[in-house]
Amino acid sequence: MSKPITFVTGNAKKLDEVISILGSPFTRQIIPKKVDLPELQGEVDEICIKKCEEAARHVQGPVIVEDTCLCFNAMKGLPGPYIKWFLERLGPEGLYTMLEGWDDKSAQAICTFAYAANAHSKVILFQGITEGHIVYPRGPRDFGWDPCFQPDGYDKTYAELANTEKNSISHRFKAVNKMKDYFNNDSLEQDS
Ligand SMILES: O=c1[nH]c(=O)c2ncn([C@@H]3O[C@H](COP(=O)(O)OP(=O)(O)OP(=O)(O)O)[C@@H](O)[C@H]3O)c2[nH]1
Ligand SMILES: [Mg+2]
Repeated sequence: MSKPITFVTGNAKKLDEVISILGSPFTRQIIPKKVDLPELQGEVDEICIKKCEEAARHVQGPVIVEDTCLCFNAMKGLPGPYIKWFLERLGPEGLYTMLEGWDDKSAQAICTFAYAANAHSKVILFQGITEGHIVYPRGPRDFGWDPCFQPDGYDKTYAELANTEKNSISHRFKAVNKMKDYFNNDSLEQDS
């Protein structure tokens, strides 16, 4: 039997989505652990690797962490990994207003999972990207910037879509599926 994997996150909504996207069958048991890990500044891969190494030291066993970016193309990818702080101060309306001076409202939602078998092993990344546009907020306010992100090909924001629909096209869905493939097919169980 492989060891369970601890998912270290301070974000309950992320956890809900990951659990419903993972569904079953998944080869490994996931144990959530609420820790608000320190996040370094830098490019997203680097932030995820450091966050995962910190989580692995904390847990002393197999861990996953996840980092989510919202990247405005007009701003060459900003706020990106710093979206949490922009959202906290400005809210979804403010994110929309940030792009007032640009015609280009296109954006990418990027989800990156990082997995480490233990505190000494190499961190493996799984990334999913969903393209969309920043719009004036519409829909329920229960998750972050969902009300102002409208995925391409849809006339609804993430917030207006049913959970099952968001979870079938989202950045998180794409990243979770790559991770699922790894554990179902490629993992050599070196950490078991
Ligand atoms: O509308 C949203 N739809 C999403 O699908 C989504 N995923 C994350 N977020 C928010 O974007 C920031 C990422 O920062 P983040 O990755 O560092 O997360 P976090 O600090 O909340 O948790 P964690 O780092 O402990 O896992 C945080 O404000 C999250 O609430 C989302 N908002
Ligand atoms: Mg965080």
